This record gives sequence, C-alpha cells and structure tokens, in this order.
Amino acid sequence: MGALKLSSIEKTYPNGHRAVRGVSLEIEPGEFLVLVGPSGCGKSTILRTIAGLEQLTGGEIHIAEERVDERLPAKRDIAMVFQNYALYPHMSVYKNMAYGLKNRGVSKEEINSKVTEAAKMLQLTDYLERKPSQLSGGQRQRVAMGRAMVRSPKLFLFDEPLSNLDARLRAEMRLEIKQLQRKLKTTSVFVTHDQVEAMTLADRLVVLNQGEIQQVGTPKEVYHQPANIFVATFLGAPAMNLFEARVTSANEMTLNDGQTIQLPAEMANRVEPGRNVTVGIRPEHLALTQNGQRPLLNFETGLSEELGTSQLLHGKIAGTDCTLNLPHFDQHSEDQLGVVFEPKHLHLFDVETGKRIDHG
Ligand SMILES: Nc1ncnc2c1ncn2[C@@H]1O[C@H](COP(=O)(O)OP(=O)(O)OP(=O)(O)O)[C@@H](O)[C@H]1O
Repeated sequence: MGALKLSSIEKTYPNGHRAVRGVSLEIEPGEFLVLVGPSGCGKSTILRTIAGLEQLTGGEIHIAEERVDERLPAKRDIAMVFQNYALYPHMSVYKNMAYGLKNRGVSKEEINSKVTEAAKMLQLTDYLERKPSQLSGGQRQRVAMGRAMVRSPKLFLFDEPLSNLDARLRAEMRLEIKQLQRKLKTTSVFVTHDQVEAMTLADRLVVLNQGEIQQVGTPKEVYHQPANIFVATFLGAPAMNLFEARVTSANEMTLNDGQTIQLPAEMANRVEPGRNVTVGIRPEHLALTQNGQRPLLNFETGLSEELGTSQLLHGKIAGTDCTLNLPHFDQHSEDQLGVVFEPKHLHLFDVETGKRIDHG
C-alpha cells in the first residue's frame, strides 16, 4: 500500500502558467523522498498541492489509499515544515509546539507528554519557556520540526526548511532531520534546490525540470545512471563534462578534432556507426597520465583551483571546456597533458533527445 500516490497531477495557475505537467509518483510508507530541481521547476507547487494549499487542475492525490485532493488542508493529516519556520512570535516554544494539538481538543496531559517527548528528542527541553526571538536559527527550525512531530501525522512535507541557515548549521540540521526521520519512520517529502541536501537525505530522488519528472531513483542510480543530459549536468559539482562525438566504427567514437575514444565494451556493436552522440564524463573520473602511461585523450591545460581536499584543473579536450577533479595537488606547467579514464565511466546520450543510451 502506497503512503502517498500522485496520479497524473497537473497545476495550471490562473495566469495560464502550467507549473506541474502530469506528475505521477508512488511513495512507500516510511520513505524519505526528495524533490529536487532548479528554481521554478514546480517542486514547491507539487508540495503545496499535496498539502492542499493549492488546488489541482488535473489528476488525483491519495494518502494511505484515501483520495484527499478535494479535502481541506486540515483534513489531510499532514504536517508541513517551512523555510521561514512560521512560528508564532508571541508564544513560548512550548505553546508553539502545543498549539496544533490544543486546537484539536487533545487533553492537557497528552499534550504535555507529547511536547515533552519531542523536546527531548530535539534537545529543546531547556528552551521550552523561551520565545522564538530568543532562539538561534537552528533552534527555531527544531521547534518547527517539533510542532510537526507532536501531531504524529501520516506525512511530513518539508519546503526548503534549511535554506535560511548558514552552511555549517545546514549540514548539522540535515543530519538531524535524517536521524529523526529514521527514528520516527514518518513518510516524508522534502523539497530542495540544493543537490548535496538532496543526495544525502533521500531514500529516493525525484529530479524535476519545467514541471515534469526527469528521473526517479536512489541517489546512486540517479548520479551514476542519469536518464538524460539534464539530470547528468544538474547533479554533481563541478558538472559532468560533455563532448560531441560521432560513432565511427563498431567500437570507436571520434571527437571534433579527430581524437578517438573506445566505446565501453558493453556498447561495442550496439550503437550504429554514423550516429552522433554526446559523451559525458564526470570530473572525478578523469585522471592525468603517470609514469609514461599512454594517454587516452589530450588535454590543453588552463587554470587550476585548489580546494584543499582536491584540485580542479580546467582546460579543453577537443576544443571543448573540460574540468578534472584531481585528488592530489600538483603544479602543472605543461600546456598539454594526457588524460586517462575507465571506459565504464563514460556516459552516452542521444544528441537530439538528450536521452541516455544505455550500457547496463
Ligand atoms: N501563484 C502563482 N501564479 C502564477 N505562477 C506561479 C504561481 N506560483 C508559482 N508560479 C510559477 O510556477 C512555476 C513553479 O513555481 P514553484 O514555486 O513551484 O517552483 P520551485 O521549483 O519551487 O522554485 P523555487 O526553488 O524557486 O521555489 C514558476 O515558474 C513560478 O513562477
């Protein structure tokens, strides 16, 4: 039984903008699903239609097998955590957390036990009498989490909840949310445009662009077998390197400047000669030749950037911009270097459709 099911949902805003285009998804109980994509791709709109803050213009939403898209937000048994926390400034932490339960007529004793338990889990016990203005950003975000938790909803919805926090706190809260969700096992949908957040939090990722799903999969699947060029270049920093090439024999491709690359073994004889393809390789999968090793491609060196744990070396292969992410720092004075890679790390895409040409 799916915990949440979106069936061909559509959202066209009154101004005619079609923000969500036939999105279908099924989420398992206890799953942590992350919606990720560039600004304007429709991820917040999807979340808001699940919560009932926006009306669908097509399709259906089911929560635990019950159709909910025509129900009022309060009748959907959902708790939402927002980017701006949405706490009541004049109420104490305790009252903020208790508010939703009090409104539902839950007894004082039960409220007390739930708030106390959530506060303990979130390390807020010492702050229950404070007002939100007397808390740090991270603590406020925890109160917002606590308020969602005490209601024991069927579903948590997170709308970029960490984007107001500084980088360090963000990383800490990310881990806390993950640990908390593991403990509570509440089905969760989390929206972010931050790919690191998406990769680290998700059981499964949904990559969106222009209101449409591009790919659904585990972070590993989506990173290592991107379904198309959009997904391949959206996830990963620096982005995957792309080159135009033509398949010139059963097992070989030729780049613009005549340099050739072997097709990955699984692809030999499977892509017809004459076909134009886009070849992708991630910066961390390219290395410089060492000790007289034979180069697979020539690399014209440009600027390098030192990142501490690794070094980015920018340059060109076959006249196309290209970046290498190298684990060791070395000064490079030569203009031309050789690069090597493992053929299994090559990604092939159709030039016209941008879709992955699969090799297992
Ligand atoms: N009320 C509205 N009326 C008209 N268009 C809207 C409305 N709300 C959002 N949109 C448009 O719908 C598209 C999707 O918006 P949405 O907020 O869902 O994107 P998003 O992926 O969450 O982006 P961001 O990361 O910037 O929040 C955008 O092009 C946006 O301009």
